[in-house]
Amino acid sequence: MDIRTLLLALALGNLSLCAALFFFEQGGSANATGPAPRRHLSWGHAKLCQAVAWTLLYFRGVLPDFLTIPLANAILFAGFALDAAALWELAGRRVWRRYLLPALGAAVGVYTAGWLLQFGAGARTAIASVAAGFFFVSGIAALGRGWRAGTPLRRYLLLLMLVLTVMVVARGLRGLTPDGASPLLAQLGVAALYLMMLANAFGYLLLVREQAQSELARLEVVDPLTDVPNRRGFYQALTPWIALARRPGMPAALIVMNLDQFKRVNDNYGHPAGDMVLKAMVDICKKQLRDSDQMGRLGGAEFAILLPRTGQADAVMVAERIRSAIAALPVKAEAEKAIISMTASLGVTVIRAEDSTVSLFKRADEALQAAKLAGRNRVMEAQVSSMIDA
Ligand SMILES: Nc1nc2c(ncn2[C@@H]2O[C@H](COP(=O)(O)OP(=O)(O)OP(=O)(O)O)[C@@H](O)[C@H]2O)c(=O)[nH]1
Repeated sequence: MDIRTLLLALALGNLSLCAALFFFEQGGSANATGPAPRRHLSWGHAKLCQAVAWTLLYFRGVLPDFLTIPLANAILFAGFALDAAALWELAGRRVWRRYLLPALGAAVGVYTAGWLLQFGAGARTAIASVAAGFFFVSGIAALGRGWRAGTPLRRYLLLLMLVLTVMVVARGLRGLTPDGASPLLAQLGVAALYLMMLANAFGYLLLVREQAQSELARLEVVDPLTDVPNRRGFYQALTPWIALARRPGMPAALIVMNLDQFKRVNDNYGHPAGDMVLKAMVDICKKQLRDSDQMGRLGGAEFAILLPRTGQADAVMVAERIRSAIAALPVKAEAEKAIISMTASLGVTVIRAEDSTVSLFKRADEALQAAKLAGRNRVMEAQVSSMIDA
């Protein structure tokens, strides 16, 4: 395949990706009630820039030089920089603007200066390939974040893009040698650019899908508001401790906690303030717990805390500490200009050898209900008459 055909393939490939993204976003906004998602903006703009740039490059010799040389390359650099930006955004980091924008300015400036100073085609190709290589490496760096925890897809894309970058830069730098770039090397370089377009397009889309799947899997077990395990996630954490309770010397305790009169917070200050209070309560509780303890949100204003290797007396002490911390630390709701005082009722029990999840929670819930009936803001032990008053 000759270079002009490859240029046309690059232009049309990027254009079709733009069209696919446009229709995808249209579908998203038609189904959604809110504004259209703008998640893939950098990536979409990257494809658009590259489609325009490759089209201009394809028409070299037909259109004026200033369009097909400096302008086409400036747009191409912007496209590559935006590709890297999209990968950084996918990695959850938006810092790319701080260095990609100055790098883009520098690349465009140097290339345009080279053209104005009438550098040869070899030197200009070298500048362009080094600039492209920089932006590719920057995208690769985004893929390499957290390499150890990275998925096979991430690692594969990183290695593939690394090889392709070396090919693109090698092709550009060979243009500086006295014998110039061989036609084969030039073709390989452009073919590498074509493969880079494919790797970037399918790689990005698969990475987005991979992220969405892992987020969905996370939301099955994590409460999105407070970021602690939800009922399902908490039960999963609890199961091995119920099994271990059958072995001697492996005690574990369960606290169930319900915020008192929480409905009033929503009624008086609104749902957002209620949400803020729920998050603050989790923070307060976590400060009273060990790293090995596990807190979960069972729903509404009800929480559960698993205390591994803890007997009844110690669990009651922890519950009491949590109760008094909540009562002592009112929550500041800036937007509502309010200070919201909260209390909580807690039921405590140890996990017994014969327990199932149902029998364990039944006992803990009974203790919690007893604490509510006794006037709230207190800790009650399951089936033990002692009670610690507030
Ligand atoms: N802000 C907010 N409120 C929630 C959420 N989930 C449930 N709620 C509200 O939490 C309240 C739970 O109230 P309950 O625990 O039943 O009762 P309470 O008002 O706390 O009273 P007692 O438990 O009897 O002390 C209800 O008004 C729910 O609408 C949430 O995610 N955010």
